[in-house]
Amino acid sequence: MTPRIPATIVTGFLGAGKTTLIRNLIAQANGKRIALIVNEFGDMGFDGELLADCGDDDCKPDTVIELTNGCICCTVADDFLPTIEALLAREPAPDHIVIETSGLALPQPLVRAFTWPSVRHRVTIDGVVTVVDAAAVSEGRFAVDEVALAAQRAADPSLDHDDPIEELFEDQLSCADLIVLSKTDLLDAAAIAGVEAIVREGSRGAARSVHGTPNGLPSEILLGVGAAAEDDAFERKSHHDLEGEEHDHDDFDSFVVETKAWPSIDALGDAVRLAMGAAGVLRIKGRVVVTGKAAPAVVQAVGPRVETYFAPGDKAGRLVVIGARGLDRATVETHLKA
Ligand SMILES: Nc1nc2c(ncn2[C@@H]2O[C@H](COP(=O)(O)OP(=O)(O)OP(=O)(O)O)[C@@H](O)[C@H]2O)c(=O)[nH]1
Repeated sequence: MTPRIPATIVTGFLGAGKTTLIRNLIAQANGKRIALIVNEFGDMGFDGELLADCGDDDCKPDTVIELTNGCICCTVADDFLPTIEALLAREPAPDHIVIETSGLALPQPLVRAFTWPSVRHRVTIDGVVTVVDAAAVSEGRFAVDEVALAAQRAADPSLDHDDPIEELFEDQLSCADLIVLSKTDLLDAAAIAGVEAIVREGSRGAARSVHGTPNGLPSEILLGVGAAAEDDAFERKSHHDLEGEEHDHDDFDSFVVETKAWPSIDALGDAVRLAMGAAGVLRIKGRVVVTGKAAPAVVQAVGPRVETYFAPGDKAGRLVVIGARGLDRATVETHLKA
């Protein structure tokens, strides 16, 4: 019997550091044929471009397939299964498959897809790797503010108090075989210990955790976990499974802003900071043109952190904005089109 191809599912909330981790993994591929399946929330891919274009011919993945028809967890049967079947039909087959889920995806439905007969005998889930943004956790961005919640409940007991961000965080964490704590370089030891305690509390007993770095992790840590997660796929439950509800993404919204050339990278950074401050905005990313510069500027904004830097690439001039439903789009557009 031919050995099954290992697959790694990389999950984690918006901007946690999934693409960063995978980019560095590809750079260490050493001739190994790694096929990437990248899923984005919203219909514009950006991570796929970043991954396909390392700026170095030695670190190209074997294949990059972008799934942009919706969040992978809701399009498993229509989108993911045909994609992986087509990938398995290729000659030569990949040595390893890496799947980057959208930051708003639940990993559980994807794990279950690997029990599908056409996939199960060909592929095994080597591990679900959940990237946890330690800086965001330490700032309480995934936790409901219990005091504020109690006050809201007292004011209006009929309000729906489920916090979609907190639930997603918990579902991504509880499905993990390996947890990578990213952005610990931004925290002191006490803050890291606090995050580690939260992560321990929310993860399965069998899960291991490691600290990431801005330069990724050695492939020996990320690959070869050997979890065979499909074997207990149905025991890995999400909030929606437990509550008997359908999962949808109505709680979140995304759109693309087309931007003209910016006069300077500083002006761009200031505008993105203002846009991130608009109500409901969680993530802005993309590439834009800066007048007089040969390379486009990459924009990476997650919560309060905004990075802008020049890097090779094309398709510049668009920024993807993701946030909570009802986010203040008008304010975002005012700043990003100014
Ligand atoms: N300081 C620091 N920054 C990091 C680390 N990991 C990632 N980042 C930064 O965080 C930002 C988001 O990283 P990405 O890798 O794009 O995150 P992602 O999870 O792929 O984002 P989405 O696909 O949009 O959900 C980038 O600016 C990265 O450089 C880390 O360990 N330390």
